[in-house]
Amino acid sequence: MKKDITTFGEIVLSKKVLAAISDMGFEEPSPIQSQTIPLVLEGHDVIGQAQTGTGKTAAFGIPTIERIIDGNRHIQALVLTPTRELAIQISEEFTKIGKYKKVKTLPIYGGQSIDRQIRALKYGVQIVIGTPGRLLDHIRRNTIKLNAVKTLILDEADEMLDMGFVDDIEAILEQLSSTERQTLLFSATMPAPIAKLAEKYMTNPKKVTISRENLTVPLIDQIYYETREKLEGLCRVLDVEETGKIIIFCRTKKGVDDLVASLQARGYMSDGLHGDLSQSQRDRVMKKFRDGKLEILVATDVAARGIDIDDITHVVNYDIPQDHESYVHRIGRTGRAGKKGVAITFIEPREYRQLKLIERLAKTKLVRKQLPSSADILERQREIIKTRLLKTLENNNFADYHTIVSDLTVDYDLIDVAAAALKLSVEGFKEKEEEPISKIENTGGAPGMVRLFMNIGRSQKIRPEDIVRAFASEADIPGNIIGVINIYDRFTFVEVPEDVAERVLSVMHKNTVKGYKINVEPAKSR
Ligand SMILES: Nc1ncnc2c1ncn2[C@@H]1O[C@H](COP(=O)(O)OP(=O)(O)OP(=O)(O)O)[C@@H](O)[C@H]1O
Ligand SMILES: [Mg+2]
Repeated sequence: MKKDITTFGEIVLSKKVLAAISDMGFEEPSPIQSQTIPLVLEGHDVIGQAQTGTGKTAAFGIPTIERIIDGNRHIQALVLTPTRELAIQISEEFTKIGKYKKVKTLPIYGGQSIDRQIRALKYGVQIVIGTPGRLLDHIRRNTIKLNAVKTLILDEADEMLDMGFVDDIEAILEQLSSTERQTLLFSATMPAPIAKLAEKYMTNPKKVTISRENLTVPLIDQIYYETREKLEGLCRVLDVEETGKIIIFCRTKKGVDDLVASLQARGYMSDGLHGDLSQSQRDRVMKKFRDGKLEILVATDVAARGIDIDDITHVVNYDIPQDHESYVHRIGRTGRAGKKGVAITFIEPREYRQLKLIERLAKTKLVRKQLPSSADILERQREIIKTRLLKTLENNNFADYHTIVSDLTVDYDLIDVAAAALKLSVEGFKEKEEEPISKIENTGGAPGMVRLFMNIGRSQKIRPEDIVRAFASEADIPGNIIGVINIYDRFTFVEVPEDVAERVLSVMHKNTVKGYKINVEPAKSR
């Protein structure tokens, strides 16, 4: 029997690749890595199944990069992925692994300038990571040569071989030499019919399955709430949970847009990701989310597979996933590389049976919880204030304010002074004119549009059409170019084209439009 591999050093890898792995902070191989890397190095076809976030990318990336021949500028390996974001991410990870070997990798995906890709291809690349559609485009234009490809990898193999992609994959396969080709399939889920189909394209594949017990990661707490008021429920949960980055999944693109608008209107900084956005919008949203400048990403299943972002503490299924595979991949955006995570699923009463089916097929268990009460939310807010206050006390750099406090304690009780100071810092000083910053970039809305937020007093009954008309006439622009207007309980926004945003903003800053009193305010940031 083979001895278990516990270090990367035990695998026959070049110094350059080992050094790159060590730079990436990988100390020891994960189980899927120690079991599949040697097989791939030996040239076998491999079907690798391991839970989400357990390092499948490097499991196929390390040996593939090791096998690239230096100095040979032909495409030697091809990775196919279901989404653009995943192609970019894998390309970045490959670049890191191939850093010292100076392996040339190129992501190829729709929505990016094809000319730029053609130039890069001409220059010579060794590994291409692409989505099937754009790759086929290059094949048809004869701008890509795949005859030197030795290794083909289907990441998210079950998704790639599912109905939607199978014809494209076959068309791409025709370009590759079938006798010399090594084929690798990886995914966290591998339904039996797909595994069967996969074997059609493979030669004596070795199957490696890590943990047959559960498809989901044990480090993820799985919870569900049953409610008819999902939006209200979601906001309550967001208010009490201690969260880092959050991904919320919706079923449809429109569902994503609507939820982003509702969340923004309630002051939660969120943005959307789905297939109808332009590539630059998709890139911008992903970058903001990766960099920690966006707290909540609302997405369709386009973000369900493979996406690896640090510190996603919570995944929320705002709409129940369509099948158990989607459930497994969605919640797998948290609880990665040994970290903990929370997965929250909202269901309406009629969806209970579907939830039970998902539980059974994913071999997992979701714990039912009651939605937080108003008292819970208040309690949580108090905790947050207390923690912040404690931090300020520990930092001990508030001596400048001592004289104010001692002056005030001549006439007032010290506890009252402290409580008033807290109220001031939490709620702000109400009599003061609030700084109007109402220009909020919004990538969740229509392309090229900007959302301008305002605050309309609750008592005023205004019809959205009237506001649009009033703005248009005051700003002297045609009414039909002011896009959507949404009125939520207090926050309202108009969506206007970028180039007239300033003009509309200046009208808003006058604070009255045709007799309506309007305060322009920033959307509350949490
Ligand atoms: N050996 C290792 N040691 C430490 N961290 C690792 C190791 N291998 C991979 N990682 C990190 O673990 C994270 C998850 O890896 P990866 O994205 O490859 O998971 P995956 O199995 O492909 O998940 P998914 O099924 O969601 O696509 C990444 O941030 C990666 O850098
Ligand atoms: Mg992956």
